[in-house]
Amino acid sequence: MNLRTKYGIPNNAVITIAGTVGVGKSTMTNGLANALGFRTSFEKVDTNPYLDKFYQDFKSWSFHLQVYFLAERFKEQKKIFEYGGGFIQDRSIYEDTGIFARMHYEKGNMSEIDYETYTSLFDAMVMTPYFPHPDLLIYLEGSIDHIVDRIRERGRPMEQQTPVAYWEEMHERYENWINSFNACPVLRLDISEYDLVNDQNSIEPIVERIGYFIEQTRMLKS
Ligand SMILES: Nc1ncnc2c1ncn2[C@@H]1O[C@H](COP(=O)(O)OP(=O)(O)O)[C@@H](O)[C@H]1O
Ligand SMILES: Nc1ncnc2c1ncn2[C@H]1C[C@H](O)[C@@H](COP(=O)(O)O)O1
Repeated sequence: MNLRTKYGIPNNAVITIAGTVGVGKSTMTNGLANALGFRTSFEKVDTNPYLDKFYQDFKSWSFHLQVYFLAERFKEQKKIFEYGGGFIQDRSIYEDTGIFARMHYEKGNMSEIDYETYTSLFDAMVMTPYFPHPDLLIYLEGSIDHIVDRIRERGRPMEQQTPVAYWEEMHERYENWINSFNACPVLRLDISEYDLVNDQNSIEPIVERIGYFIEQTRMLKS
C-alpha cells in the first residue's frame, strides 16, 4: 500500500508549501510528491527574467517582478485545476502579496500607484469565488539562524549578496502573516523536527500528520 492510500489522502488533493526563502519548500515539495505520487508545481527561479535585476535594484524592478510572479503562479494554478488536483505546489500565491509585494511597498521600493495596481490585479484574479484555494497549506518554520545557514549552503549568488537584515525582516513578516492567514487550513511543521535530505524515512510521519489533519478538517466541515 502506498503512503497516500495508507494515510487516506485524497488523490485530487492540492497541497501548497509556504515559508520564507531557504526554509526547505522545494525539498519538501519533491519529498511529498514522491511519497504521494503527486505532480509538482515549482516557481521559476533560473529562468525568471527579473529576479537577478530585482536583487541588484529593488526600486527599479519590484513591480515588474511581482507582476511576473503573479502571472506565472496564476498559470500554474490553472494547470492544477485542469489536471483535477493531485499536486504539491512550491510556494502559495498568497505569499506574493502578503509578504513580498507588501514588504517592498512598505520599504519604499514600490510606489503607491504601482502597489495599488498590483493589489487590484491580485484581488481580481485570486480573491474571487471562482479561484480554487488549496486543500491544505503546509507552513515550514524554523529559526532565522537555521534558515540563513540554508540560504548560504544553497549558494544562489543573488541571495548571498543580500544583507542578512533582509532575511530577518522577511522571517518576522512571515510569522505575523501566518498568524492571521485564513484562506485555507494550515499545518505548521518545525524544520528542526525532520531531515528530508539525510533521512528518507522522515517523510512518513509527515504524511501521517497530513492525513490526520485533512481528516480532522473534513470532519469539522461536515
Ligand atoms: N530537511 C532538510 N534538511 C536539511 N537540509 C535541508 C532540508 N530541506 C532543505 N534543505 C537544504 O536547505 C537549502 C534550501 O532548501 P530549498 O528546499 O531550496 O528551500 P526553499 O525552496 O524554501 O527556498 C537547500 O540547500 C536544501 O538542500
Ligand atoms: N513575489 C516575490 N517577490 C520577490 N521575490 C520573490 C517572490 N517570490 C519568490 N521570490 C524570490 C525569493 C527567492 O530569491 C526566489 C525563490 O524563492 P524560494 O523561497 O527560494 O523558493 O524568488
